[in-house]
This record gives sequence, C-alpha cells and structure tokens, in this order.
Amino acid sequence: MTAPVPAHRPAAAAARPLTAERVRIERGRRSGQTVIVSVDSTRLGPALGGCRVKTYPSWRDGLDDVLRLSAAMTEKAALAGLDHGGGKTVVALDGSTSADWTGARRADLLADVAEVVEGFGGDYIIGPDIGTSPEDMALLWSGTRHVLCRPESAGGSGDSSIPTALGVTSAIEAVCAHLWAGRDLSTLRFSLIGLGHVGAVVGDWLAARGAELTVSDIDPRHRALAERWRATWVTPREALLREVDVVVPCAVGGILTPDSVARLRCRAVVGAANNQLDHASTADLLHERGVLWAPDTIVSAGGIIASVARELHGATRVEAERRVRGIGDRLAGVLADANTRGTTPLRAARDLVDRRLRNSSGERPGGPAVGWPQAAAAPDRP
Ligand SMILES: NC(=O)c1ccc[n+]([C@@H]2O[C@H](COP(=O)([O-])OP(=O)(O)OC[C@H]3O[C@@H](n4cnc5c(N)ncnc54)[C@H](O)[C@@H]3O)[C@@H](O)[C@H]2O)c1
Repeated sequence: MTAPVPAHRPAAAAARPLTAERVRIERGRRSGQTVIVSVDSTRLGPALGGCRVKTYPSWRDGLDDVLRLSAAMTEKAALAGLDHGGGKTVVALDGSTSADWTGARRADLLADVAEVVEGFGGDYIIGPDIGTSPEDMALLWSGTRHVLCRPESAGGSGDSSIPTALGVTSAIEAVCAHLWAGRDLSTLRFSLIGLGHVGAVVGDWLAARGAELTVSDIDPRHRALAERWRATWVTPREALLREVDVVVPCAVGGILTPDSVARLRCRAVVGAANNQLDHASTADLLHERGVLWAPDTIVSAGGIIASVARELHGATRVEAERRVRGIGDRLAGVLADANTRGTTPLRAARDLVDRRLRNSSGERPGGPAVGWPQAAAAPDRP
C-alpha cells in the first residue's frame, strides 16, 4: 500500500536558530593550531559531538562549521531519545591536513584538544569525526575522561560504523513498511551510493535479503563488492537519479539540491550520509515530488546511541543493538506524524526536537550565546 502525500506546511521555517550555549576558541599552546569547541545545548544533558580536524580558509570558517554541526548534534541526540545535548569540536588547521599530524605532533595536537574539552567540566563529551579515529580518542583519554569511542582494546566501544549501519537498516525497514506495508524487500529496487564502512554493511544486508541492487562509489576498488552482490555498478550521479524504489546515500552530504530533486526517479531516500539536503527548503521540494526523505539526523544516529549505551550506561552489546534498532520505531513515528499533519518528515522531526527541549526542566547556563553576527565580527586570529 502506498501512503498518500498530503498538502503540507513548509519545513524551512522550522530550523532552530544558530546559537550556542558556550563556545571556546583557543590557540593550542603545544600545536599552535586553533581549537574551537561549541556546546550548542545541555538542556537534555551533557553535549555529545565529534572532533573534526581539517583545513579551513580561515578559523572563522571553522567557527561557522562548528556552530552548524553542534546545532545538528542537538537535533540528532534529541531525536535519538538520548538525554544529551549537542556539541562539536573543530580543529582548524593552518594549511596542513589531519594526515600531516603524526607521532608526537599528533599527540600534542590532541593534548591541546583535551585541555579545551576538560575545561567544560563534563558538559561536553567528545568522539571521532572527519579527520579523527578511535585511536585518537585513546590519545585524548590521557588528557580528559570525557571521551567516547576509544578502541575496544582500550576500553571503549570502538568503530561506530557497525551500529550506524544497523540503524540505517532499521530505518530502511521502517520506510518500506510505511510505503509498502507487507512487501518483501526482495521485491524492491535499491540504489546504494558509497560503499565505505557503513555502505558496505548496508549493501551486504540488502543483498542477503534478495533486493535488486544498483551501487556506486568513486573508489573503483569497491567494484568487487558490486560483483559479490550481483549488483549493477553505475556512476554516483546515475545511482542518485536511477529509477528505483529507494535511494540509500552512504557517501557525502549535499546531494539533494533543487536540481537533483527535480530529476529523482525514486519513491524514498534513506541513508547514513550526513547533511543530505543543501538547504532545509529542499525537504519541501522532495515532499512536493512525492519522495519520502528520511531525516539523516534520525537515520545515522546508531553510532552515538551504541556508544552512549555501552560506555556511559554500561549496557551489553546486545542491549546497545536493541536500542539502535529503536531508530526504526522513532522514524516510523515521525513519518506517521508528518503524514497525519500534512507536513514533511523534517518538520515533524524538528517539532519533536522542540517539544523535547521545551519540556525538559534543564536550565541553560547564563552568558552570551555566540552566533553568526559575533563570528562575522571576530578578529582575524583567535
Ligand atoms: N561511520 C559512522 O559511524 C557514521 C555515523 C554517522 C554518519 N555517517 C555518515 O555516513 C557516511 C558514510 O560514512 P562511512 O563511515 O561509511 O564513510 P567512509 O569514508 O568509510 O565511506 C564513504 C564512501 O563513500 C565514497 N565516496 C566519497 N565521495 C563519494 C561520492 N561523491 N560519490 C560516491 N561515493 C563517494 C568513498 O570512496 C567511500 O567508499 C558519511 O556521510 C558519514 O558522515 C557515518
């Protein structure tokens, strides 16, 4: 059965304002690099968010990024049902790349990060992101205990991509049940973009269920996976615009734009890639075209749900997996709510975040919020 696509209110207006509770910008005394930590919200509990290490044209671009990413983490944690807020760290490198920072230099860089994290007194808990790994989390551990996702051999929950993939498969099941209740996955066509840590696991799962698969990756080494799954290998653009039932983006963000949405030939988009929409208003275009888009903030939360369960709540792996599977139920709830109210899943998800934040008894600490105007007016060097 196909769910109806009712008239809707625009989603763009639903975005939360881009302000943060606390932001610290430090010049690392060992590395000389700029470390920026944004704690967007602790209303539901200590803020969670990864550490991104990369080059920015200027540290102020890093500040813009960290504010945007920490706000997205507040949404992600709230939608995951966690009693946590959102935060993020950006290390804005001076022209070098993360891979240039090895050995003792990397230890110095991460010691600088740990010092800033420690200054939040437990209100912010760091984890890996682009440019950092579980091994880096083990290095951070010597400077602060407010760290998730160290390797399992070092006492952490390790690589988050397996639970992230489990969350994606639960979300795919929820979307398929919403659109085609009772239909077996083997009767549906999927186009999977990105066959890395998450995509390879999702592809294995789809292939094992007999789904018809089209796949793509910019790295030709992943073609072997296509052969193993008897999948059709196409370019990333072809995979996005392929006539299928579900597109599953597990590569990069920003792929859903007014241009690409106008050309989509699928009924649903559900995948792990962060920030799939170029702008919130693109959710309205998807809705107008009758394409169900599952918000990536819900779909890709398996990693944080599992690491919080195992490292902060002492849960077993089995219990952590049970909680990750809850992504399917939460997504189903958001899709049903959007349908009933005639709005987009993005709007329904953001309303849910607002309700959780409003109903929480948490008090925002005092002090000025740092947002775009201050960032734009900031000096050249921190
Ligand atoms: N790993 C996690 O726990 C996690 C958690 C939340 C969100 N995500 C998001 O999910 C996505 C996948 O994560 P991952 O850990 O598998 O990353 P990954 O780096 O292991 O894999 C990404 C894959 O995408 C391919 N790729 C890159 N650009 C591409 C393009 N333009 N078109 C097609 N393929 C392209 C790469 O070659 C690589 O094989 C990312 O957007 C990531 O931010 C991952």
